[in-house]
Amino acid sequence: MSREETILLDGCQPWPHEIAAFYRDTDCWRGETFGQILRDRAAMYSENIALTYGEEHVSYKTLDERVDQLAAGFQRIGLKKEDRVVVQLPNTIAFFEVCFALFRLGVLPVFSLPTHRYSEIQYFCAFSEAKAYIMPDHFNGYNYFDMAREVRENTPSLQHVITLGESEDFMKLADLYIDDQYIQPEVSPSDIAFLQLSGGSTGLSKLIPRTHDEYIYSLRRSNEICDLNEQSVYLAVLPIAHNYPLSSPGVLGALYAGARIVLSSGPSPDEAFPLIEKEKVSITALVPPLAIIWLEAVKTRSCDFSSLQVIQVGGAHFSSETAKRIQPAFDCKLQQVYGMAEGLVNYTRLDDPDEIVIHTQGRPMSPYDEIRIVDEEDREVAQGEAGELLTRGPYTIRGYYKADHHNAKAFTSDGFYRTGDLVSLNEAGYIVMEGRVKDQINRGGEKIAAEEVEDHLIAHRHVLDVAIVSMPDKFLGERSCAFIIPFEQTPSAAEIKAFLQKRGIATYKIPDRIEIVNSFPQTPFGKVSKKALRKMITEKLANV
Ligand SMILES: O=C(O)c1cccc(O)c1O
Repeated sequence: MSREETILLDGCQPWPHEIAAFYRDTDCWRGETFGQILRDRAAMYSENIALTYGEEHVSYKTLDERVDQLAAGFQRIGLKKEDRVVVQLPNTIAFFEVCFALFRLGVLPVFSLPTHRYSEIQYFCAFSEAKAYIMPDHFNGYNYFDMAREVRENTPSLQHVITLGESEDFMKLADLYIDDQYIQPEVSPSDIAFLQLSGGSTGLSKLIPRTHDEYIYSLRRSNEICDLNEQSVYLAVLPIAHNYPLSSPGVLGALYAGARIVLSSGPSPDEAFPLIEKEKVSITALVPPLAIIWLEAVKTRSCDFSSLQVIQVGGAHFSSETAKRIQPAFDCKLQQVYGMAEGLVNYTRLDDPDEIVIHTQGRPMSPYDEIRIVDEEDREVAQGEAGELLTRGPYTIRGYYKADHHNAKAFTSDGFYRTGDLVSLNEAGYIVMEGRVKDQINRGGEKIAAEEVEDHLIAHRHVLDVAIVSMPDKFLGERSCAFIIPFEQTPSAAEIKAFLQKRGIATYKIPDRIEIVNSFPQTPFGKVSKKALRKMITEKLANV
């Protein structure tokens, strides 16, 4: 038996000892922690601005101090090392204060997105046995209070519900900043720093444990590749709890570099374009549908984009037709980013020729990333052929949190993660996205696990059976289509959508289209053929 690293948190797959030693020897893992990094940056960059949100500017030094105040408050209410806290915050300064205060206490944020609703939040709280849940009061027209009350009632582990806003029912985040000493526990670089969410394919999102050591390595490498440094200004328009704007290099990469982060509460050109001009933004990250919106908007706006050096596009397949338009429209570089919250991130390089940047999804960021492209029997395919991407490396997890059964399928016996993505490699070793083998819909970067939504729909009394597949869409790349075999009565699309809304699932997961059928096409093994269903809907759409 190989010796293993001691990781304290139950339910996490430890790194094999020899492999951890190798990543340390190769200087991938440098023994840093998030709590300490902010301390160091505050010493180095002191009065430099770390965060800008509207008219508010927070220096590195102030951020560091506010984090300590909040850590003291969190400790006072009883949060301690290895506790879990579900954090559902939009792009705000509080997001950073909360995360770093938790990091300093060794408490693990569980990152959820502002669009998540009761079904997701209650599950994250229950599954992680969270002690606290931190949420906005309202955001994008949604009031979180009713949901939070229901979550609190149904989740025995939850001791505190904390809100950004004003409320009599809940603890106010603002009251937790206290000028007090607190006892800083020993937080080790090999400890789990937080739990990130998977896009998922079977059932509800899996939780992804990431250690300080490996995540910080991914930030450092990302910064080198994206040329992020203390002069950079990173504009965050996507929800920053998502792995891509969080870490590729994202807001955490920006803090690591001593750069400035400009927060936009939304991604629309109306909000983002004036910020680019005013704050002299040098780099930002988009998903493909947003890139299309920005390309349209830029035609009619006269904004000064001269500070902009790089636009990253990732999260879903980016068509080369659209990719071509970025550089001429914004007079800056395009960088394609193909990554996953489980680890591996691929980038096109800033000095790559147009041909590569427009037609590929980049190559692994680390020389220590290992990739294999395999057929259904796990045999490596010939160069240039499509197969499933398997990967392991210095920042790719070895297992999901508390998921032994699923882990046995999602990882090979020698520790490769099965990405579920179908890719090929070009001669230069760059990845080209070809499709997907996992049962997931990628709706403009928002990943939907078909099974999760099917499980909700099957609960409808007029649904006998259901299968959800992707259908092509010019704007989002893919949308979701639910094929339903009705029971007794045929439910209308509006009824189905209202039903799902009421069950409290995130709106992006609600099927865009409902197709009523008498039976499903089957594979030779008698399973539902989703391939045939995708073909059916694709052809139907093409004929309209
Ligand atoms: O999850 C993703 O889609 C993703 C995309 C780009 C970069 C990342 O880090 C990601 O996690």
